[in-house]
Amino acid sequence: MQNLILASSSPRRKELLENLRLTFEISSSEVDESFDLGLSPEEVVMELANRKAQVVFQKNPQAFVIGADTIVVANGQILGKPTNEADAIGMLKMLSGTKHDVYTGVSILSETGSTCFYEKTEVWFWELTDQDIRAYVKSGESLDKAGSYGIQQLGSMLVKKINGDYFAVVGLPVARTVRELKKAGYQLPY
Ligand SMILES: Cc1cn([C@H]2C[C@H](O)[C@@H](COP(=O)(O)OP(=O)(O)OP(=O)(O)O)O2)c(=O)[nH]c1=O
Repeated sequence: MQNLILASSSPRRKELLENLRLTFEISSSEVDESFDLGLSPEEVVMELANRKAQVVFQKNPQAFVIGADTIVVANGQILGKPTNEADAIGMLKMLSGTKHDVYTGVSILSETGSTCFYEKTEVWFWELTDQDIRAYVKSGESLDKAGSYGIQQLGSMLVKKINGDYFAVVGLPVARTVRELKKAGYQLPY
């Protein structure tokens, strides 16, 4: 019996993987999410995804382990999760009325094959007033999300259009993940 583990504490990633009707466990451990400033955004998300997956794979070497990481890049600046409400307001001001890129890296580790990839999605925001931004941050949605917004809930009101995989913005590019799992030797139930 193949064992699949999602190495994540993100409720969004859990929900996205559940949509695929796969049987899996959740296991997450604290990992150091600091990174070398010389790395490109794609290198950062793949490195962090891999770090998250490695911690769980070391304890479960027979399993297929998925780790993921999401960041936002605006004006060449990498935005992770905000440290507080003021930080969130600053990030949303930066994203207002303009385009940014969301990078999600995924690492799949297993005995039969390991792989790491990323998806880049372009996201355009409407012009936001200070009042829009303050109200959004007050909703509480910002604090645990890269770039201080979640496209899937109230944050959907901020978004004008996207180019790329919507699910990668939410935290896991599901279609590509399932294809890569299959390539790594995981037997899908369908
Ligand atoms: C841009 C964006 C990010 N996010 C979330 C996805 C990720 O959960 C989070 C980015 O932080 P991550 O460090 O990628 O993930 P995490 O700390 O939530 O979970 P873990 O490391 O245990 O897997 O931001 C959204 O939910 N919606 C969005 O539109």
